[in-house]
Amino acid sequence: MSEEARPHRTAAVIPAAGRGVRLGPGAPKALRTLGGTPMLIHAVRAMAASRAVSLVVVVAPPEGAPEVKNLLDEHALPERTDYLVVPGGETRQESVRLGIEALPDGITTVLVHDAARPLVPVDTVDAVVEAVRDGAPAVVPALPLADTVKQVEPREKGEPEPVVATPERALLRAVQTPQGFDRETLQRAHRSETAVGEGATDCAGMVERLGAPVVVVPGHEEAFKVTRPLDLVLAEAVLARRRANDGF
Ligand SMILES: Nc1ccn([C@@H]2O[C@H](COP(=O)(O)OP(=O)(O)OP(=O)(O)O)[C@@H](O)[C@H]2O)c(=O)n1
Ligand SMILES: C[C@](O)(CO)[C@H](O)COP(=O)(O)O
Repeated sequence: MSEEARPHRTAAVIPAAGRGVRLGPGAPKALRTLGGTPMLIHAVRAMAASRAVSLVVVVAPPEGAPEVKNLLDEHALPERTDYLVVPGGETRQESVRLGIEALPDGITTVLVHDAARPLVPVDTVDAVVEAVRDGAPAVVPALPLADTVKQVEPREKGEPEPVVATPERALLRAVQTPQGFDRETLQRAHRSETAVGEGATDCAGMVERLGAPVVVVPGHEEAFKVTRPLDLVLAEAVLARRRANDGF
């Protein structure tokens, strides 16, 4: 069956326009290397590893779009995967919206994946795609928590913060990416005044604000987000172990 005739066509939007302030000084986070290769390239390869994904839209730092385009040209992707590069915005939410706006007709399922989660395994990507194709409008991979979580009354930095509540840990999940969406639902969320704005730290949260259902599938420990310097140490270790095991 030709690509056009397929009932589902899946694209991945990769927001990669962040600075990486929490990681410390240096190049924009997505362009910092992991095992000698830019983190963004790992993330793009992780999406392209799924046979479902026919298009990857990379949302680049606004001034870095030509550099990102060159990087993608240098690092071969599977032949079945096309890519586009668009400049990003001030916030993750804005960058994702710009990526969605670049999607061509014919795409029915959209994954939104942080460039900062370079090591997500393909099985996790496929599980998300499958759940959307099975009819869920929004799907997030997530893991149970290891720590107990407290809700606090925020105070100035360094001041003790009063605890307001301890949510039941067994009911909580730490959410990862790629998050998968039926395209129409994701577009509606990004166009809705109710859903857009402060406080929604992921696209699934915006879909929740529309009142649409979001479901969880199992995430993976190696899909963690590289946010702080210690995460980079862990990512290097995971990559080194994979390379030793796979001989690549
Ligand atoms: N204006 C922005 C901000 C973030 N992102 C992307 O959103 C993902 C998750 O964001 P995060 O890990 O918070 O990255 P940064 O915003 O770069 O990190 P920091 O908050 O430490 O600056 C990253 O892949 C990041 O590049 C983006 O595309 N555009
Ligand atoms: C989308 C996300 O990775 C889900 O856990 C997370 O909310 C991104 O948060 P960030 O502060 O923009 O890194």
